[in-house]
Amino acid sequence: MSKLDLAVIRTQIDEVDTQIQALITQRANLAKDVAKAKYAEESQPNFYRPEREAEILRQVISRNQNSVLPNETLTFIFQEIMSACRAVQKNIMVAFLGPAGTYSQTAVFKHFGHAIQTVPAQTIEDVFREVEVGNAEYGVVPIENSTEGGVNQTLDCFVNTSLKICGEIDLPIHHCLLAMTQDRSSITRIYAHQQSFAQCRAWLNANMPNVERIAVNSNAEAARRASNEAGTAAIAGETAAEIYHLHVLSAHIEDHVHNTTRFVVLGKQNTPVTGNDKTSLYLSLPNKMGSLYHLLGCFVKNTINMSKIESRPSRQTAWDYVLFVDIEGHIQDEPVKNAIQDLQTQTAIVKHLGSYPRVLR
Ligand SMILES: C=C(O[C@@H]1C=C(C(=O)O)C=C[C@H]1O)C(=O)O
Repeated sequence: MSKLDLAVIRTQIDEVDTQIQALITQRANLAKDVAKAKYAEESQPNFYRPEREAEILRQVISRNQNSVLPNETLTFIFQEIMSACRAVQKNIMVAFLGPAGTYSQTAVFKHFGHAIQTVPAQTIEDVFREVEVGNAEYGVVPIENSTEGGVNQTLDCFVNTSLKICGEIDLPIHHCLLAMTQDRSSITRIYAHQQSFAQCRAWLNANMPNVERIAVNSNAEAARRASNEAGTAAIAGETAAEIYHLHVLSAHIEDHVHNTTRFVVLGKQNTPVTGNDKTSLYLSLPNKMGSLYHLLGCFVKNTINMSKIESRPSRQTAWDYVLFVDIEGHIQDEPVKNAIQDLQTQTAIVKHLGSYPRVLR
């Protein structure tokens, strides 16, 4: 390519940038108008509308035919544009399991973009609490991992909360072994969240068999400790390595290549139907013959697909269980409504944890 061509192309890029900038500004002004329209409808409107954001992202993907950019790239760009436009309406606060550098924080930015205020919490319980008391409008918590299954701390918090799930986030998780030293043989202790230890169990048994493993509240907390104590390492992500100035001794130490964590967004609002939704339920299972069979029958009868079922001790009586179930559809869809009515005749407790747009996979 000649010098002249390069200059011409750069001039064209400048022209395109001018248009993009004008359009983004126009979009932000429209978002301001949306805010006025929302105030005209109600005195305390919700500025974050997951159903609308999901619709916009689905449109972005359906328009993305024969483009040089992958869906994930365009989704990321539009998520940031929406984030900036949302912030013109209101700077929303989102709680997550901190400190800075956790996978939860990465999930928050993936879903809400960067034009938000983050509220780091010390434990998953604290994330629920921050949203319940109003220190944050939304919270993001891990709910299940593709290698390790349900995140019990989160599931147990759903029993007593009035918060609703209003969105879900999928995040591929790649763990690293981080330390101040570059000499792996000098490590005598490893800090990590218990979920991360479980996701790297085979690698640790093979590569660091006699090293003490200490579970801490979060991966970023593990990284923080490893940056203060000689002879220690942490399991965390690359973001934590940057924040805490640690060396990556080994990367991709998770036992399964497709290791993914699913997070949910907690809030106080009910999310309207998008036509491609998921519903999460909490059910008690009476200890009698055939109760699980009849419970599942309520979904089969109404042709509802179940995407997840998880059982946890009820914590009321020994050997008494509760179930966490995810089904396809929205609570306002007729088949889901009917299934819930049927369930109410079978089980003592049917708690609706939320209906929300399904994440694009
Ligand atoms: C503009 C709105 O407010 C927020 C911002 C959105 C956007 O930038 O497109 C979409 C949904 C809301 O989270 C809206 O409700 O339409």
